[in-house]
Amino acid sequence: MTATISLEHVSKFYGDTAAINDVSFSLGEGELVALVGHNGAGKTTLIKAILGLLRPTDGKVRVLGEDPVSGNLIVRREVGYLPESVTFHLALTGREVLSFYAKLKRVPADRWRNLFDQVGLAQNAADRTIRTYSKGMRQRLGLAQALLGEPRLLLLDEPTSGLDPALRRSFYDLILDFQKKGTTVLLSSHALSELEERAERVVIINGGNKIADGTLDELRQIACLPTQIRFKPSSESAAHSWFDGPVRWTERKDKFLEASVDHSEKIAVLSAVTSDPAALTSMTVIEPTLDDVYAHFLQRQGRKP
Ligand SMILES: Nc1ncnc2c1ncn2[C@@H]1O[C@H](COP(=O)(O)OP(=O)(O)OP(=O)(O)O)[C@@H](O)[C@H]1O
Repeated sequence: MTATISLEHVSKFYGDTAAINDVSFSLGEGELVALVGHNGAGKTTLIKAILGLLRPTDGKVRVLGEDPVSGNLIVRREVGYLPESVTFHLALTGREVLSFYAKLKRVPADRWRNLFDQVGLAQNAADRTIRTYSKGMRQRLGLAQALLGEPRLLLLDEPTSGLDPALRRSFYDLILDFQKKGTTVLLSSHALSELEERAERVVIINGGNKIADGTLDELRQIACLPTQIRFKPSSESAAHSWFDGPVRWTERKDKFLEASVDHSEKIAVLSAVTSDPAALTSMTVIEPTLDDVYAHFLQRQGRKP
């Protein structure tokens, strides 16, 4: 099956500066992948190469099997793009904006009505000018524009920056609905905690290079970051017996015992701790977060997280 996006050894140089350097990855139908990297890492350049807005210096980009710069431009109608800091003409109404983009994409102009509902914009906002829209409304309109024509590929550059937590949640709910219907989503963001539960896969770039690519669990294993296990024994005598074993337990406040356990030992330690449920009153398992994993890969590259 043709990958929705395929990049093979793609580089883009500006003079001597490599904005992206020998990057390869592909995304299949219905995948939701997070593109993560510091400011200037090369995320926007990658997205522009996928959109066909710039021609790579080297390498091959394919979107739905076509070269986005010189291939069959019909595939552009299958792609939705929400740029970072989306802006629209302030004197236009929401309806005019969506009708304009609908024409560009050759989508029936009346589709805007459904989209207003889908992105949670009140119908009466359709005839108000963008000037009167809040930041959240503008962002929702941006998403509606990206969703015109039910795209097979959605490219979202920092889509939730500046939105409050409730808006962020509804934004992701909508994106996940499209993903379930088979839309491939590539989402660039600095908000790692909100990507953690939503992205199936994470691609980390640094200084234009791809430095990691995998599910969060795969990246945790590659990084060999320990899991924190914390539990409270039900009695003093139960607590003492743990200090004689192979795991280095440390006593924390409120009589909790805590240890950092390697991925390979985690299941065995958890089985031992839970073998007698009456011997514990409480237990917590803390896996490394995407923040921890990201910091690890950056450090490996010699960059401060
Ligand atoms: N048109 C350009 N001319 C020269 N250098 C550029 C150009 N576009 C990008 N760069 C450089 O390429 C590198 C990658 O930039 P890019 O905008 O892709 O990063 P980014 O990861 O999207 O950053 P941010 O998170 O700040 O948006 C940076 O060093 C940037 O200065």
